[in-house]
Amino acid sequence: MPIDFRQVTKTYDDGTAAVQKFSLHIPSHTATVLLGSSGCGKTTLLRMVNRMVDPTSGSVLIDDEDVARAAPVALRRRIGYVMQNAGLLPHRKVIDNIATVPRLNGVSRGAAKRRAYELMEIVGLDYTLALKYPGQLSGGQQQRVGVARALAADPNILLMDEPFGAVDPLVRIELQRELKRIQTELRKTIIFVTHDVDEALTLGDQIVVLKKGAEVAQVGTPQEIVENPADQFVAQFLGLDSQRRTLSARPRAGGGWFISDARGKPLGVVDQAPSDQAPIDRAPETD
Ligand SMILES: Nc1ncnc2c1ncn2[C@@H]1O[C@H](COP(=O)(O)OP(=O)(O)OP(=O)(O)O)[C@@H](O)[C@H]1O
Repeated sequence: MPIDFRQVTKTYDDGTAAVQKFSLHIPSHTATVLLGSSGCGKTTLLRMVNRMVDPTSGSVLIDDEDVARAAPVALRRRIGYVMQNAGLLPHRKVIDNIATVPRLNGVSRGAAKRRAYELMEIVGLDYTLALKYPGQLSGGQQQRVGVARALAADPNILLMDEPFGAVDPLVRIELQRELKRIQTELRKTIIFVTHDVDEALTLGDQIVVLKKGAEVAQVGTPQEIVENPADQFVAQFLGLDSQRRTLSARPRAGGGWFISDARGKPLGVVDQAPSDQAPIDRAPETD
């Protein structure tokens, strides 16, 4: 289901102009990442899709239908939403958290549980966690439950608001990898909010770099943005102007290679040795 923002503006009651005349087409079955600094309006944009926030002017369309005409509760039940702190119900077991929306949609208890177990498998959660409470899980496991819950009603659209922001870097990379795998299989229309450049480059089919007021600085594929940043703002935000965005690889004891960035920040593990085992450039020199 494609999503279109048309000249959308949001001014909050206190006068904050969070979003000003924002327009964007989000194609079906792809992942679009909204990338920008804190306060630039990313969450506001995301929440306008499921009517947790209504625009002051302009419209948001899903499949050419203005969401303003949809009943908010029904709309939210057919759109998956994952937030930073998973947003799980603390007094309900993992399995019941995942089954919440199907149950609200009238699916029988048995069928909802079966579906919840299927989803645990899809997101890589061990079944033994099903009867635990969210507080008994690690941050990464909680986020997996959050993703499973968002997928439970088989929505076409998945909204993800900094879903991996609160977990440690290695778990974050693992969750990103899982999400990529899930997306290859399920092909949802995803809008993913982050301020992390590497995360955006890893997950986005389309990246939207935003300035304050949700002003679009650039829209493009990861490659287009890295190779041809629209201006100094984008280059700076991506860290392309100060140094070459260099990745380095070193062999890993158990096989495979660790990849890290120029500052030594680990990015992930790959199976194949990089061709010359030397630093890999992700972008051309900009100076
Ligand atoms: N309910 C609200 N009332 C008033 N101002 C708000 C409200 N929600 C957000 N804002 C303001 O709107 C602007 C955009 O906020 P928003 O949360 O959309 O940004 P963001 O890019 O998602 O930021 P972050 O990454 O910090 O979550 C900010 O200046 C914020 O303070």
